[in-house]
Order: sequence, then C-alpha cells, then structure tokens
Amino acid sequence: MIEATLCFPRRDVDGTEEVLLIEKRRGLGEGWYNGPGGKLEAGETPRECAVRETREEVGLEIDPADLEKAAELDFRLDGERHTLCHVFRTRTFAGEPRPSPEARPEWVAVEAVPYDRMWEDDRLWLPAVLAGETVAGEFRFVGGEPLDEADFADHALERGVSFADER
Ligand SMILES: Nc1nc2c([nH]c(=O)n2[C@H]2C[C@H](O)[C@@H](COP(=O)(O)OP(=O)(O)OP(=O)(O)O)O2)c(=O)[nH]1
Repeated sequence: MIEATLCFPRRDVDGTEEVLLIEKRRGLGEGWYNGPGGKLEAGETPRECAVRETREEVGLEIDPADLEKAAELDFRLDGERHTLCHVFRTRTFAGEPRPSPEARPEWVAVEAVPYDRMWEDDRLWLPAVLAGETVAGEFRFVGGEPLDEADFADHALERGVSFADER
C-alpha cells in the first residue's frame, strides 16, 4: 500500500477565502487540480512529507507544527487497499507560490473550487476539509491500474473524527 499526503494552504484576500491548488503536470492525476502532495519517502512522517512536497511543487515553506491534520482517505482499487492519503491544511506559510515541473499553482476561491476538473471523489470530502472539519473516508475504485483511470464506485465518509495517534 502507498502512503501519500495532500496539503491545502489557505488565505483570506479582502474577505474572500482562498485555497492554493495545483494543476498537476505529470504522474498520477495529470491535468487535474489537486493540493500539493505526493508519496512518503522512506523514514518520513506524513507531516514531513506534506512539508517537503509543498516546498518541491510550489516553493512554499511550512513549519510542520503549523499543519493541521484534516483527513485520512483510504483509496481502494478492486477491493485492495491502494493508497492511504493524509490531508493537511494551514494558514501559516512563507513565500509565494511558483510553478515547478510537477505543478502549476493557483489561488482559487473556496467557493469556486473546480470539482469538475479534479478526482471524482474530491467533491465528497474536500468541502468539509475547507470548512474546517475533520473527515475519514473510504473510496472504492474498480477497473485496475492506474488508479486515475479506474472507475469510482462508492464510498463511506465519517465527519468529526480525531487523529490523536498521528505520527
Ligand atoms: N485529491 C485526490 N488526490 C488523490 C486521490 N488519489 C490519490 O492518489 N491522490 C493523491 C495522493 C498523492 O498526493 C498524489 C499521487 O502521488 P504523486 O503525485 O507522488 O504521484 P506520481 O505518480 O506523480 O508520483 P511520482 O512519479 O512523482 O513519484 O495523488 C484522489 O482521489 N483525490
């Protein structure tokens, strides 16, 4: 099973709530919008991974202590656990987003998140994450690898969870 992260930096611009998304330029989910993120490297905690991936993909510096755990997403493919994704959010970061070979960053109003250009399951959990809730979800895909070409089948979602045992 793959372990991965997503990070959603937030800001308020003259009363408009925005979230930093990326347009993914290569790999899994290419061409779709997402948060910065990626797979854990050996020995890394999810929090460290989210900090590293956000730095590598869009150039923002985040103190790991400023990340708030918002979700755990269990992606299953053809009945097998495929990816466990740890989702974080933060309002505290340094620097300005800049593009990289992996990602084109874009500040987007929370009210205008382009769910029609994202993974199909995102509309089920990301609104809650952007509303400050905590969620745990299981999302089942069928149709074989790669995950981003499989069909989204069904899901289960729990809100108001706590992540007390976080690494
Ligand atoms: N929003 C969202 N993100 C997802 C879903 N499924 C899924 O794997 N992801 C995320 C988890 C990871 O952050 C990212 C995939 O990891 P990645 O970006 O390292 O993948 P990649 O194939 O490009 O890897 P690499 O070549 O850069 O190592 O996609 C989903 O259904 N929705």
